[in-house]
Amino acid sequence: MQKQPKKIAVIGGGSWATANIKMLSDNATPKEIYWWMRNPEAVEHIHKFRHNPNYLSSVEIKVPAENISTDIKYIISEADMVLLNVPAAFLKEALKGITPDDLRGKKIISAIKGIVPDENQIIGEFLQQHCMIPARDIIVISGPCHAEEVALEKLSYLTIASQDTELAAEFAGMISNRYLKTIVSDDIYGTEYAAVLKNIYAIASGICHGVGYGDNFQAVLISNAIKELKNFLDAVHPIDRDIKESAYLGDLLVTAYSQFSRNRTFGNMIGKGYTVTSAQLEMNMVAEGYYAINCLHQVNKQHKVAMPICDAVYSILYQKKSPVLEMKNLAEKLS
Ligand SMILES: NC(=O)C1=CN([C@@H]2O[C@H](COP(=O)(O)OP(=O)(O)OC[C@H]3O[C@@H](n4cnc5c(N)ncnc54)[C@H](OP(=O)(O)O)[C@@H]3O)[C@@H](O)[C@H]2O)C=CC1
Ligand SMILES: O=C(CO)COP(=O)(O)O
Repeated sequence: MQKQPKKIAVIGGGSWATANIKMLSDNATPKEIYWWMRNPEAVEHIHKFRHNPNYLSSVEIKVPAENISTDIKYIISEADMVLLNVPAAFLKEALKGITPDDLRGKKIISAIKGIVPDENQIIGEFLQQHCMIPARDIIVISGPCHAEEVALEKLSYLTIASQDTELAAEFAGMISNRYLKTIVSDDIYGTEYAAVLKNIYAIASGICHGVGYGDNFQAVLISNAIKELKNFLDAVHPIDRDIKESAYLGDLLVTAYSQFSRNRTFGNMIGKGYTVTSAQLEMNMVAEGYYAINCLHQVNKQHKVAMPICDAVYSILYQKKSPVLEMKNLAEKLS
């Protein structure tokens, strides 16, 4: 008997959601794609012109107009697989009105690199505890991949992680394409936490640049960041992992160095003296690391891992400490 094409719903209307729509559309496996976003004007624009007006507007949207809607319940009800792609800070708001029954039996994929505020949980934990999704039905997408380069069809790699590696491989087969390679992993916790932390380190990298440090210092900062990241992952989820793999080191490098990084851009503005609010207003996009460091600060109270770089970012963003002085103090602790 011929297999029915999978139905996949993408939840979120930003750059990465738009890139995910493109990657799924450019993959040859037959599938039906559905798309939810909160902004009705954007939906109307896509219906008429087949481009997202606000993010990656060069990308042609090939999803049928009737499958794109602001009605999240409808979009989720149509799908076998739900790909979440709203910044973690707004996930609860986006899923308001969605019950565990609405998600029952569906595979849930998170392309989010953040922690849910108040809960202080990575997305996999949140889905299990609040949405009653069994761990084996959860997939995480991560790796060094900027939406802007997907739009340009530049060769990129994503790590697809799940406890059920057959499921991860099935999803990898639905998204890989001529410019997108995939790597399957079973390290769902390590993959998620690495993605959260690299955003914080990219903010640190941007702050250092903003206050005037150069490439020499940056290299030392990022070398120390990967050690800090490894120590944290080993404390939270100790398994035998190679920290040099692209889901860990690769994602840290792209975010800390790329011109496209939201987190680095935000950090650079903070280093140059912008307030948090003015930096956020200046950017049309969301720097996840700003929300994540507050949550991580709480999470690490249990684990007590020495994290001087994260501590410096927390002090600057949440205790209004001087970026110049905090980075000077941090520099004394790096090796
Ligand atoms: N961009 C990238 O290259 C990558 C991003 N990611 C991750 O993807 C996730 C989404 O990020 P990304 O697509 O970059 O986001 P963008 O910065 O491109 O877009 C922001 C998104 O957040 C929504 N949003 C902003 N404010 C609110 C609010 N108050 N309430 C609800 N929604 C809001 C916006 O909706 P609206 O337009 O309606 O305001 C928009 O959909 C993040 O976790 C990020 O870390 C992961 C890999 C790569
Ligand atoms: O996660 C990302 C790329 O892998 C996107 O985050 P940044 O935009 O901060 O780099």
